[in-house]
Amino acid sequence: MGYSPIYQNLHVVASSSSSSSSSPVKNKVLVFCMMLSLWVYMIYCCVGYCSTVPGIMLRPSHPHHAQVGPNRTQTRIQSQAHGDPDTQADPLFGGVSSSRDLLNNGDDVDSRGEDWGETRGVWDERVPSGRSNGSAPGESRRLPQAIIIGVKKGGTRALLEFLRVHPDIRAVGAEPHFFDRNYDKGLAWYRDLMPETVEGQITMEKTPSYYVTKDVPARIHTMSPDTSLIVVVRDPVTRAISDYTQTRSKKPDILSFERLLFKNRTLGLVDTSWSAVQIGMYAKHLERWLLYFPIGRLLFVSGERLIVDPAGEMARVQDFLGLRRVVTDKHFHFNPAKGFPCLKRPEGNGKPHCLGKTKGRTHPNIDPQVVQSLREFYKPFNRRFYQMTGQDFGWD
Ligand SMILES: Nc1ncnc2c1ncn2[C@@H]1O[C@H](COP(=O)(O)OS(=O)(=O)O)[C@@H](OP(=O)(O)O)[C@H]1O
Repeated sequence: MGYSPIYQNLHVVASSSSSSSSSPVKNKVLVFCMMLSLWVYMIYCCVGYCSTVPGIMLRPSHPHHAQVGPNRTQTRIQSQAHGDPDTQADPLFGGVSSSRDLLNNGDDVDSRGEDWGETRGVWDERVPSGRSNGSAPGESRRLPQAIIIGVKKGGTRALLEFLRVHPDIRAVGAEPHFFDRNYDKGLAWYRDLMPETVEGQITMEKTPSYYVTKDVPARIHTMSPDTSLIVVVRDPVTRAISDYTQTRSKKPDILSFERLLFKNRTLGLVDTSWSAVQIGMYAKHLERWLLYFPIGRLLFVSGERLIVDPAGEMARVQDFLGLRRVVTDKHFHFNPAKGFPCLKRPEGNGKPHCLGKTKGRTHPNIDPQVVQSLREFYKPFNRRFYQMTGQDFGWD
């Protein structure tokens, strides 16, 4: 049984009252003791110790890790000695400044797992995710062995929901933002957010801002260098417009895309401090990850292919995670009205389930010349990204 100060104090009070006569002074002492006990207990609860605190599991050992992904043998750790990649001179990135606004501003509706409630249980009605009062035998909460680290507006929610169909995956719905915003809460806090799993299942989460946040690669590496990292990437131009569309849906008064995009429109000078632009400089962010993880620890999923060939991309993801290919063509139904694949219900009952209205917003019309300038801006970054990943995403 866990330690309970109220139990201890009541025990003391009870034994003292039974062994003594009831003088007014003793009665006052008794009342004082009881009040004190109540206060101690309330403070105890306020700091979160009313329930048992789980121990920290720093290095989850999982059979999954014995087989996942290529290049598993060596983990290249190049520590801070290499310096901060953001501040190093780079001919391509030219000393990119810090982000003007959106990188970590928490404005993404998806942080709260908006679509989670709608999608949960579509195929997955076996094990409840999230907190539960009791654990079934063999179930426990584990730190994630695989994380979808980005990118914002890449298609991360769709990927997570597709993965949740797999019986060997359990994922937390909302974005925990542990490694960027909640790191001081500690790994025990993080682990407690995770759904319960049995041996052999993979625990996952997605927080798209991880990919672009400076301290995150080192922090995930400290948790486990064997973490499998998945990045959903999308044409950086459409991604930027999607990002802008999301912001505008919440702040309709913001400046136009064009006004935010250029430092100097006449010179065609793009403002790289605007996060909507900065996030799409994928190669720059990847360099930081490669200081801590070998390229084989990362899987790059095409956001475009996830829409036109979800089963194909899912096959790659399942292979990367060392899973059986359970999620296949038969799980998807393309909804022409939405323009997206949706998940069929188990046993074909009812309408296929599509993500909510925060996905697939109508993008504003942007002057084609402006779009072209942005496309030109991204070209060298894209080329470098294709080289680094060995994949041509066909954005140019
Ligand atoms: N199957 C399916 N259903 C709906 N939407 C889909 C799907 N697959 C990919 N997408 C694209 O996902 C884009 C949103 O990306 P994210 O989920 O990563 O956004 S967020 O960063 O979590 O807010 C979202 O971007 P927008 O179309 O710009 O809204 C979609 O294009």
